This record gives sequence, structure tokens and C-alpha cells, in this order.
Amino acid sequence: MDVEPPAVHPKAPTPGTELGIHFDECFGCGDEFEAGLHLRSRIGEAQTVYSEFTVTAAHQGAPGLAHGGLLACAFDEALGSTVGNLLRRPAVTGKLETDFRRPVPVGSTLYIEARLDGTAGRKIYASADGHLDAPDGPIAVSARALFVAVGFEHFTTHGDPAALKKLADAQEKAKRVREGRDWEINP
Ligand SMILES: CCCCCCCCCCCCCCCC(=O)SCCNC(=O)CCNC(=O)[C@H](O)C(C)(C)COP(=O)(O)OP(=O)(O)OC[C@H]1O[C@@H](n2cnc3c(N)ncnc32)[C@H](O)[C@@H]1OP(=O)(O)O
Repeated sequence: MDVEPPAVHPKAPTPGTELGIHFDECFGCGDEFEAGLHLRSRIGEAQTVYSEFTVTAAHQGAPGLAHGGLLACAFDEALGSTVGNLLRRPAVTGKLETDFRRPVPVGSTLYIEARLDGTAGRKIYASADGHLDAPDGPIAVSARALFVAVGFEHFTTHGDPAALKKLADAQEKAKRVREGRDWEINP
């Protein structure tokens, strides 16, 4: 099947939009686990999403250096957020390939620029570069991923119903807040 240019969803968030946490307990972006990556993302121009995270002592592999697996996690999150938010299509990572080009010390911030590369049926291709300590800093890590579009039953069949309910409740609350209907915000 031919690879087609990605078609950004008409209701995708516009450039400049700060993307919130998609699930409080997500290791990549959630805020419930102190040791998580706490990655933050923003929509850029031309099918890009910019993400940042700061490496802490909780992310070490060798002393003082980020663990490669946790760096891969950051790219999975940044690329998944790019796919989910720009295409507005549930999808899961099928394949993730990383090139580690420079060590990433504890205390440094990785600026990840991720982009959609194309789609072929259910297959979605995306890639990203992680710049060290500045958006135009040297590239420390690059990644390419294949996401596969799935139905919501992927999550209801294989996931945790209680966690899915928690997520649905949080999304409903966020919607109420956006629409000014939440009593805690507008008593
Ligand atoms: C809605 C609004 C959203 C709003 C905003 C949301 C924001 C949201 C932010 C999320 C941010 C979190 C980002 C973390 C994302 C994860 O970490 S997801 C967790 C890790 N991934 C998984 O657990 C996936 C586990 N794997 C599976 O469930 C299944 O293998 C898959 C991937 C669904 C595929 O199975 P399947 O549905 O049976 O499909 P299958 O026919 O095998 O494959 C479909 C096509 O993909 C190809 N393919 C599949 N796997 C591979 C592979 N590894 N290599 C090469 N090709 C492959 C197949 O060859 C096939 O190709 P074609 O024949 O069509 O040419």
C-alpha cells in the first residue's frame, strides 16, 4: 500500500495550543507519579508537535546519565501525542526505533520536535529529533515510529476498566470546565 501524506484532522488543535495531560497516570505525561517524565507538548506548524522534558535522577541508567529506555519512552509519548492530536485517531505504537547520538545528562532538558510522515491504511508513520538543552541544540536522540490505528475496543478489551472510567470522568470534567459548567470553577 502506498504511503500518503498525513491528513491533519479538521478539529485538530491549532498551532500554539498547549496539549494537556492525556491521562494522569501516564508515565510519559501524567502528574500522579513523581518519577514520571512529565513531558509537556505544544502544537507547532506544519504537522509538528514540540515536547519537552527534563531528565532527573529518577531517569538514570549510568551515573548521571539518562537511561536509554526512558529516553525511548519520551519519544513514544511525544510521537503518540503527535499522532493522537493531529489525526484524532486512536492508535498504538507498533514499532519504535531510536538512534542515541549523544549522552543526555541528568539536569538537561530534551526538546523533541516530532512530525507526521505519512499514512498507509491503518499504518501511521512519524519521526522526531530530540535537541539537547535548547530547541536548536545538538540532536542527542532521533526516533522513527509506526503507529497502528485501532478501535476503542483495543482499550476496553485489553485495558483496565477502572482506569478507563477514571480517564472518561477526567475528560468529562475537563469538558465541563472548558464550557464553564463546572461548579468547582464557576460556583
Ligand atoms: C481520539 C482522539 C485522541 C486525542 C488525543 C490523544 C492523545 C494520545 C496521546 C497518547 C500518548 C501515549 C503514547 C504511548 C503509546 C503507546 O505506548 S501504545 C502501547 C504500546 N503498544 C502496544 O501495546 C501495541 C501492542 N500491539 C498490538 O496491539 C497489535 O500488534 C497492533 C499494533 C494493534 C497490530 O495488530 P492488528 O490490529 O492485528 O493489526 P495487524 O494486521 O497485525 O497490523 C496492521 C498493519 O500494521 C503492520 N504492523 C503491525 N505491527 C508492526 C510492526 N511491529 N512492524 C511493522 N509493521 C507492523 C502490519 O504488518 C499490518 O500492515 P499491512 O498488512 O496493513 O500492510
